[in-house]
Amino acid sequence: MSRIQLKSRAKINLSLDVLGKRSDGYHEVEMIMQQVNLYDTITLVDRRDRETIEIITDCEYIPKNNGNIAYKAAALIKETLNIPWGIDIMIEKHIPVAAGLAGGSSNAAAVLVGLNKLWQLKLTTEDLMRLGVKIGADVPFCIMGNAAVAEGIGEKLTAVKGLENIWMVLAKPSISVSTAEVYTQLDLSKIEKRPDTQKLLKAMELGELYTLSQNMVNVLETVTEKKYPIIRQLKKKMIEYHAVGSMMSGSGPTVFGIFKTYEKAKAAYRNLKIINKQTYMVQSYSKGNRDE
Ligand SMILES: C[C@@](CO)(OP(=O)(O)O)[C@H](O)COP(=O)(O)OP(=O)(O)OC[C@H]1O[C@@H](n2ccc(N)nc2=O)[C@H](O)[C@@H]1O
Ligand SMILES: Nc1ncnc2c1ncn2[C@@H]1O[C@H](COP(=O)(O)OP(=O)(O)O)[C@@H](O)[C@H]1O
Repeated sequence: MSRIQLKSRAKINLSLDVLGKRSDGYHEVEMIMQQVNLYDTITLVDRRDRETIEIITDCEYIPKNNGNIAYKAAALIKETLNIPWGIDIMIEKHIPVAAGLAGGSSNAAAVLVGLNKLWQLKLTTEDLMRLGVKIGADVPFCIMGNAAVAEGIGEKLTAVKGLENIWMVLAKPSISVSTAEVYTQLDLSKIEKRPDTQKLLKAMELGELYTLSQNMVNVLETVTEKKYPIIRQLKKKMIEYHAVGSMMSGSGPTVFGIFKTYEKAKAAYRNLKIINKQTYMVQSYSKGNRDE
């Protein structure tokens, strides 16, 4: 095998709670993560004629050097296992960048999973997840896929029954948000509303979309929404267009809406696309292997 192609899926946070700050600057979280079928395509080409890692992409918003998180993933594998071979990493970007959708983390996860196969390294999923967290807090979830409760800094994962093929609309306003800044600006003493994770999980388990949608809470909204009123406006629009619930994903700024039917999602998508260019209609993804 000289090349492999993988789907690198985005995630949304159905809930996000921050429990405390650690001495290394990271925050303890409790969040429900769900993959969606908006994905980048990652193609890895084995290059044994040289040692270097090359990033090939037509996306102007991501680095093409060692600043690219996909590059970091390949470098970590090469360094950890002392591998002399080179690799071409082609990234076809569809997930908006710096959006709260873990596009970068998902690319890194795909590279770890892909290189394990391409170079027949025989690392277990747990091995890959342990490597992944060294690159980013969301990378282990992107390796595991589907839906999970994430604790610790996001790396302690428990698989849960995810939402299957639920229609959603994602709207990314044309602003970029720094995850580090959002966490830094969060005042833990001022959080008024926190998610009830158990209640949300029960709703997911029973397929009670209304209960789930009405009880979603993301404590990082307090920071990002205050700075960018467009987030509140997009949430309001989602509800006006008949979403059963709407919330910001991760550190933002992407807002997602959950819909009961394809038709309702489609109508909302059409209307939102007029006022917000980066609008996507997606389905939740909760089955199968990440590279199928
Ligand atoms: C907020 C979330 C929710 O899923 O997602 P995004 O909005 O980035 O998609 C994650 O917690 C983001 O995970 P990820 O984007 O992988 O974070 P990293 O690259 O490891 O960290 C970027 C910065 O965010 C802060 N950070 C991140 C995770 C965490 N649990 N506590 C933190 O304080 C740290 O300041 C860190 O330097
Ligand atoms: N392969 C990559 N895909 C996306 N962003 C990347 C990548 N490599 C590096 N980055 C940088 O990482 C930052 C966060 O990107 P991203 O992972 O899309 O955001 P988020 O964590 O909010 O979902 C951006 O500033 C981007 O330039």
